[in-house]
Amino acid sequence: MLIYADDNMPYAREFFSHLGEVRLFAGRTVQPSELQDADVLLVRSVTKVNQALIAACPQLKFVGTATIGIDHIDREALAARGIGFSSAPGCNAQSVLEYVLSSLFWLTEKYQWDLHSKTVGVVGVGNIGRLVVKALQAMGLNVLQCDPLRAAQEPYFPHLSLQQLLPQVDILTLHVPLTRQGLWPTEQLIGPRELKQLKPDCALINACRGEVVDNQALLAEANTGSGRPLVLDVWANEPDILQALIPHCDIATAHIAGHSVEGKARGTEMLYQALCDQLGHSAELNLTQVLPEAQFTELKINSNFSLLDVQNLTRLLYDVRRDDALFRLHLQHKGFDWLRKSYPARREYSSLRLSGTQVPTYLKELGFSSQ
Ligand SMILES: NC(=O)C1=CN([C@@H]2O[C@H](COP(=O)(O)OP(=O)(O)OC[C@H]3O[C@@H](n4cnc5c(N)ncnc54)[C@H](O)[C@@H]3O)[C@@H](O)[C@H]2O)C=CC1
Ligand SMILES: O=C(O)C(=O)[C@H](O)COP(=O)(O)O
Repeated sequence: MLIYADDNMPYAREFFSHLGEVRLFAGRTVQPSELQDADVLLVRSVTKVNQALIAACPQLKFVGTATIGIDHIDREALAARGIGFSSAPGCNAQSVLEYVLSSLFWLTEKYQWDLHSKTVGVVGVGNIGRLVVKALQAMGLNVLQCDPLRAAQEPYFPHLSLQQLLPQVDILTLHVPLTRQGLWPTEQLIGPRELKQLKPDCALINACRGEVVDNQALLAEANTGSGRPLVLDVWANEPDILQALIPHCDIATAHIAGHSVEGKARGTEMLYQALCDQLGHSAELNLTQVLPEAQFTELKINSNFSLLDVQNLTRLLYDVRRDDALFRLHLQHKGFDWLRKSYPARREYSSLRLSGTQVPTYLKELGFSSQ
C-alpha cells in the first residue's frame, strides 16, 4: 500500500510505516500527477483535494486531513468515488486557545487594559470556541456567544445574533469554519458593515480562516487611523497575503495558532486511528509513545498565586510575540510557508504539571494539569 503524506505532518513515518510504504510530498505545490499511485493520501490544509486531484488517483481508498478545517476538501467528490475520509476534529483546539490567551494577555499589557472588565464576543462555539468560552469565564470575564447552528439545536444555548453581539463587545474572537453555502455562510462574515457595528476600539482576533474577514475592508478601516487592535493569524489568499495590513496588526503570524507539538501530532494520530479502523487493523502506536519529553514538566503553585500571575505562568509555555517577531523578520525574504515549516516547538499547557495544595480551578479550565 502506498501512503502519501504531507512533509509537514509530524510522525507520519512512525505511525503509518507498518501499514504501507510512506512517501512524503510538499503539500502546497504538489501536482496531482505526483500522487497518481496513492492508495492513501494524508494532507494538511494547504493541499486542495478537489475533483482533478481525486481523478488523477485511481487507486485512492482513503483521504485524511490532519486539520480541523475541511474547506480544502471536496467531500462530495470523495463520497462519489466511495473513498474513505477523516479529518481531525479538535486536534489542535487547545493550541488555538493558547494562541488567543497569549494574544489577549499581550494586548492587556500593551494597552494597559483591565482585562476583567472586558466583554469578549466569541463567534463560532464549537471545539475551539467552547474552550475559549470556558477559559475566559473561569477567569471571570464576561463572554457573549454567537453560534446560530448550535442555537437551532440547543434550546438553552445563550446565543446572540452577530448584529446583537457586535456593538456590545470589547474583544471579538472568531472560531467559525470557512463556509460558502448554507443558511449561515462565513465567507466575509466580517466586512465593512460589521466593522462599523463594532466599537472603534474593539480588538479583533482572527485565528480561524482568513476569508472570514474582508481583509481589504480591514485595511481601509486601518488606513483611516482607526487604531483598532488587531491579531491576525490567518489571512485571505494565503500564502500571498495583503502585506499592507501587517503594520496595522498588534500581532501578525503565519497561520500557526494550531501548531503546538501536541496539536499537530494529535492530528496525525487521529488519521492513523481512522485508517486503522477502515483497514480493520488494531492501532500499534499512540501519541504518548511518540511525543518528546517537554523541557520542563513541574511547577509548584503557592497559596498567594492570583489571577494576575496567570499571564506569567502561561508565558513559560507560549508567548505569541515570538511568532509575531519571526513573521515580521522573515516574511519578506523567506516567505509565509517557510515560517510555517520551520516553526519552533511549542508545548501545550498540559505538558506542565502544577503541584501545590491550592492549584486554582481556573488553571485547570485553561488546560494545565495538576497532581
Ligand atoms: N489558525 C489555525 O491554526 C487553526 C484554525 N482553525 C479554524 O478554526 C475553525 C473552527 O474550529 P473548531 O472550533 O474546531 O470547529 P467546530 O466545527 O468544532 O466549530 C465551529 C463552530 O462554528 C459554528 N458556526 C458555523 N457557522 C457559523 C456562523 N455563520 N456564525 C457563527 N457560528 C458558526 C458551528 O456551529 C460550530 O459550532 C476551523 O474550521 C478552522 O478553519 C482550526 C484549527 C487551527
Ligand atoms: O486545523 C486547522 O484547520 C488548521 O488551520 C491547522 O492548524 C493549520 O493547518 P496546516 O496548514 O498546518 O495544515
